[in-house]
Amino acid sequence: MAARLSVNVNKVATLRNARGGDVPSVIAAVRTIVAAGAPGITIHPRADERHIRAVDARAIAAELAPLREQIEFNIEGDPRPDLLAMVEELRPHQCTLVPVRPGEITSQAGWPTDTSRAELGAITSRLHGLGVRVSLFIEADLAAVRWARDVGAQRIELYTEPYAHAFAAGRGEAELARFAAAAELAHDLGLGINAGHDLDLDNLPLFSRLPHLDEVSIGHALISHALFVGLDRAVRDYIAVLVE
Ligand SMILES: CC(=O)[C@@H](O)[C@H](O)COP(=O)(O)O
Ligand SMILES: NCC(=O)COP(=O)(O)O
Repeated sequence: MAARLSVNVNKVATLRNARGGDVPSVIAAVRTIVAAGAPGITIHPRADERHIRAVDARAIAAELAPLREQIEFNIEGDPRPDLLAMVEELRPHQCTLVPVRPGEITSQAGWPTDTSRAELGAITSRLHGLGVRVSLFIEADLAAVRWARDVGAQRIELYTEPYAHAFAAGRGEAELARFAAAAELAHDLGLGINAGHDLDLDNLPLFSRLPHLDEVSIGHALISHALFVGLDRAVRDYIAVLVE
């Protein structure tokens, strides 16, 4: 079964915030993305609200509520109090817990495996108890997969910047094999498998061959592509790769 596409709309909010008004509208973008056939929407609201704001998260949740059986909502972020409160209030299908380093331009690593299993496990258990699937953003290595299982996650999200970098350097097949080993272990341990960061139309065809891949979340490259071909076409271009 083809992996599901979850479109990250952070960068629509980045452009909107550049002028301080409501153009482009994040909700109009969500509507276009859903109408184009994407089965998921992702946001990563950061503490500094550089792009997605709490008001956006609420508006997206309200927009997707009538479509809950067809469209998945995924909220990504570090387990800071306001983000956990947002997840508790909005009850998305999935919360992807991501380590965030102060001042980072974007995500740059998965959870270190020396992160407290007890502390993150308690958060994971609470969110799962609310009916929210929890995914943990990790490196594609076996120790990280085992750590995610020990924490109690239902899914992992493989951090794919290393794959994107390797692909650009002509080493995509070798790197995909490393990711595939992590995916096979995760599958054997009963974990679902998501992936994201720096995936694009060039490197996604090869990556989509990853075994047991449930979902890819893609934002920066897709929204950038949309600047040239339009958002509807951009979404359809990415879906076409996943169903090949
Ligand atoms: C976890 C991940 O890779 C994305 O959610 C990324 O962090 C997007 O954040 P920015 O849109 O702020 O780069
Ligand atoms: N989890 C990855 C994501 O949501 C989007 O990452 P990117 O495609 O903007 O790099």
